[in-house]
Amino acid sequence: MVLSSVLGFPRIGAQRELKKTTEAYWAGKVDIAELERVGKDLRAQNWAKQQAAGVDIIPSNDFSYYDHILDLSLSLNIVAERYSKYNLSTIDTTFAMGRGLQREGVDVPANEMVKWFDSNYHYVRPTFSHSTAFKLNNTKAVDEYLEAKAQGIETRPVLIGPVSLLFLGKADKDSQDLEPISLLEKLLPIYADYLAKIAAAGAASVQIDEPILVLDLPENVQAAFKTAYEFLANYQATLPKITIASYFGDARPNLAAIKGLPVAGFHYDFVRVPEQLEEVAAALTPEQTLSVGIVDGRNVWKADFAKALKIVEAAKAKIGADRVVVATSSSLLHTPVTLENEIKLNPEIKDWLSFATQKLDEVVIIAKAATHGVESVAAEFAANAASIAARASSSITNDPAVRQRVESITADQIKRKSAFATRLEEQKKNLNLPSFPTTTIGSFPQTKEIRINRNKFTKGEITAAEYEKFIEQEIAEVVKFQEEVGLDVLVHGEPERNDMVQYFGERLKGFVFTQNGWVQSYGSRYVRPPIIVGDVSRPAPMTVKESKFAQSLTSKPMKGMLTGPVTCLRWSFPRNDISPKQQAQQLALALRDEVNDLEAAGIYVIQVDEPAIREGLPLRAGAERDDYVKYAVESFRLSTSGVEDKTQIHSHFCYSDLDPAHIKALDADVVSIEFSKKDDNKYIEEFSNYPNHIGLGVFDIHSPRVPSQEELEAKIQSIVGVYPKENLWVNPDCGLKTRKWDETKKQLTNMVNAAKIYREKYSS
Ligand SMILES: CN1c2c(nc(N)[nH]c2=O)NC[C@@H]1CNc1ccc(C(=O)N[C@@H](CCC(=O)N[C@@H](CCC(=O)N[C@@H](CCC(=O)O)C(=O)O)C(=O)O)C(=O)O)cc1
Ligand SMILES: N[C@@H](CCS)C(=O)O
Ligand SMILES: [Zn+2]
Repeated sequence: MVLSSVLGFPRIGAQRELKKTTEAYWAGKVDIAELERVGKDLRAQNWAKQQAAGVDIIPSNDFSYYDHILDLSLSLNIVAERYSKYNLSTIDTTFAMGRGLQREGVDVPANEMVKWFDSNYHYVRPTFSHSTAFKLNNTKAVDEYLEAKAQGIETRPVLIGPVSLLFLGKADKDSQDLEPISLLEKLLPIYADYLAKIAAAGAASVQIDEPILVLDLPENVQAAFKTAYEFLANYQATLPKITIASYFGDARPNLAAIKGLPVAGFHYDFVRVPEQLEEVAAALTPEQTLSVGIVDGRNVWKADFAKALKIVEAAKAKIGADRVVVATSSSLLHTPVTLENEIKLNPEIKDWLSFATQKLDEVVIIAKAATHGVESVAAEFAANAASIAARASSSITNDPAVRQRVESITADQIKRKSAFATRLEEQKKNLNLPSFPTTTIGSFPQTKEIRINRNKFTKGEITAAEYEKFIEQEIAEVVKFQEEVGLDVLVHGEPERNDMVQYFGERLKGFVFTQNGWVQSYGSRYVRPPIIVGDVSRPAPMTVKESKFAQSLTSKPMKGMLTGPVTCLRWSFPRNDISPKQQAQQLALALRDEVNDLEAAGIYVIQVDEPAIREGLPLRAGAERDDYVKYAVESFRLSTSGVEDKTQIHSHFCYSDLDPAHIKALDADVVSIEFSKKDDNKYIEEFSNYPNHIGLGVFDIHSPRVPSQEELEAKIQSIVGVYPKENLWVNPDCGLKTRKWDETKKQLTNMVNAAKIYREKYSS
């Protein structure tokens, strides 16, 4: 019998219950008991849903109030003294580590937050030091397993594996010489003890995620798998059966490191890499199971049942039905909860889609077909084949004019008119900026009032004219504040935007968007990625009106603000019927028209944000990665190279260490980079000979914490020690949309004053 399995389910709730209650808790509007009640309710609903769908292997411990990697850090006491010293509750320590905490008697910044592989999910990076003393602080996985059991549902707890946990972490400030993987032997007894407790609670098996198996790993990390899993196999107490799960890529290059490990089975991602079946199956011992990840945990398209079943049948033929499991390719955390409430989607397109709840049925149907034959699910297979065929032949997907324009892209279109030195001179004359110029990354606080007004407009409760007037007032306030505080290059604040990608998706042909398709990005922040269904083009200017209005209010330069082609692609659900490169080129051409229109409207500083360019980088070095870098860079340049030399092109990156070579290849006049949480200046040293200008983020916008002016001066001081001061801009790490106004005002005042000190210091 072929079982069905799910690697993780979204925890946010179909109505974003988790966000609403968490934020209410932070605001002191609900207590911990209410937050925990909502958490428990969500877990119960998710388990019941999966049981009702007929899923055989249902996960537990996939729930988290903030981030599941952070939860494991807390369970294993990977908590720096700067947090533990306050003796906060587990949940408050979690939030302090996730988002920083500043209140009477407490002042601690957040831990670093980084991208989860190539997804738009962010995890809080475990930080290890010489003084890290592993111990079991809590038994979250046991508690949640027992909670499901009390509901009458047997689950398989999920944990991040010990090797991935260490490798994905970093050495803390005070222990820079520490290689986290060297702590494996200290970690394992505690990890094993945790597993023993899970077994003692009655769990027969666990899913241990080792997603780093799809990365290029140094030899000592490869060797760590043997050390870890042999230790667990020989542990003195009984442990649950272990399935090691890898996802988001090709595990074959690390197969030698896990072949023959004493575990019950492995899970691999066959949506991404179907061709790994032969080798991963051959690497199994005769008893080990193979979990075939065949329903996409990262996209919203219906699985092609016939295609999926072929892979499952091939696995069965190799190792026998009883050792094969049909699974989601990864956790479903990265997909929206359900299609059920999407009443506005064009029914033709809706029929092509599948969100987390619908994917449960897909896994069950494919497993049933593999167990009892296709006849047992003939109607489901026929309906699936019909919708796959309908999508393939639909006119919605193909626009000949767009295809033709992409075909005609020339080399001249991806090159600015002059080299940077010439452009710089023109821009100096045009913009007349001081040294250490200050700016922000674009968004200002998205207040409740803004969201309520947008909501009213969407529902037709206020007219377009009323909404526009409201937005103009917001822009005017943001401009006034920036003038008062003394910023040099102003922004309009993006009040008209719900999200930096969704906003563009809603204005471009070829996209559809959902009413409720939320996906967790980090903590309580969610996104509603638009879905690319067809060829992309720009029916009309998207941002010109707001930027032009903002410029009319000030004599300082106003920065136009666009989201770049690769970021629009990465933060949407992309098509899987044409290549990412084609989609990026289509987007780039649409944005090129927008950039040119902004310039024609008198906007001479234009920022094209590409924060997602790093996350799109294929996880392993090689031809695929080289190809990506080439088309990603060319797409950015295609969108920005149509302007005159006097127009200054900015770009912005956050959440990632983008390879300096790739940043340089973009040839933007100014790039702003997230920097405030970097512990050292190694990264920017690589830019010391780079002629184009860089703005380094001097404070963390994810945290409500206000850094003092002195702290910001010290940050600038450390930067000018290694980076040419003539080329330095001063700005926050990213946009301020998640902040409150009072925090923003204090943060920016301190930032501008700190920059002014340096401007004066080096004025002669
Ligand atoms: C910069 N980042 C982004 C990423 N991905 C994106 N797609 N966008 C990004 O900006 N990835 C990396 C980073 C970090 N990630 C994020 C992600 C999300 C946020 C964020 O602030 N999200 C908001 C939701 C934004 C949004 O779409 N808002 C809508 C809907 C607002 C809403 O809830 N309306 C209410 C009604 C009004 C009310 O009563 O409040 C409703 O519908 O019920 C809008 O503004 O119109 C979030 O709140 O999670 C930040 C960084
Ligand atoms: N312009 C955007 C960039 C976020 S990455 C903002 O300021 O929110
Ligand atoms: Zn950013």
